[in-house]
Amino acid sequence: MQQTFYKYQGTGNDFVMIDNRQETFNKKDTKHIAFLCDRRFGIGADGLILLENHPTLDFKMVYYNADGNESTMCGNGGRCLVAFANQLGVIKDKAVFEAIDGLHHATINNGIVKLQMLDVDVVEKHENHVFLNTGSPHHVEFEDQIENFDIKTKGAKIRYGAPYNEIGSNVNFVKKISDQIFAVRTYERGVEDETLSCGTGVTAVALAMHALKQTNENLITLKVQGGELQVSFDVENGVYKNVWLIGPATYVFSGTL
Ligand SMILES: N[C@@H](CCC[C@H](N)C(=O)O)C(=O)O
Repeated sequence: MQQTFYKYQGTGNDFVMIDNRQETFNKKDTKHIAFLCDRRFGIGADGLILLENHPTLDFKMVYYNADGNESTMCGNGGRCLVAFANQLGVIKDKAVFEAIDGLHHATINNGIVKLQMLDVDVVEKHENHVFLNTGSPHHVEFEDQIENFDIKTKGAKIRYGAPYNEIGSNVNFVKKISDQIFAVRTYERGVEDETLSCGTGVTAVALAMHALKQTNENLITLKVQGGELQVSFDVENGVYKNVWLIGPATYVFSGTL
């Protein structure tokens, strides 16, 4: 049966999007999902996202990494899904939807999507890195040579090494530009390579920089390989609340297979 596939990208983090409200997509076919994400033999993307009906909310999000396995929350993917839902006429300029990590509010205006992320109440500070979960697990460490280092080798070693091992973590490398601006590069679990941007990753970096007192700002710009994202937040008794991931979400094309 022919299926229509859409392609969206958010600061270069790209996704195959499927309107699965009729629930016809085979969610268990890992190999097919990996084929659709393959950049040589398929459409090509960092991940695949299903838009599904929800009994009470605007829609439900189901996310798969490029390896074909369902995974945890995707911030850029969530932003792109809001833009996709707007294109389909499912929503107008705001959305409330369910993802694997819970309920998310979002707004869309002129291609800019603001996505509320979960509250974060645990930021693990280690000797040379920070670990926190912003809907997906994130290791954060400083990298002075951020423009020129072997991110795939260094990222994979951390992602597969202790304590993460096979389950793994996403790995973010950061360099401070100013109190308001940080440069970030991310090695992503389940893509097993650098992505041009990672939404839950830059959210983790913004909160980690505040937790490490690298900034007192609560609206931070993250320069990523695919553009710029912003993260805003409030802090109450060490808990990060009202966390928003802000940036563009862009339609690329659609086609049938
Ligand atoms: N690119 C995503 C993160 C997607 C999930 C991640 N690869 C994982 O498996 O934890 C984002 O924008 O957050």
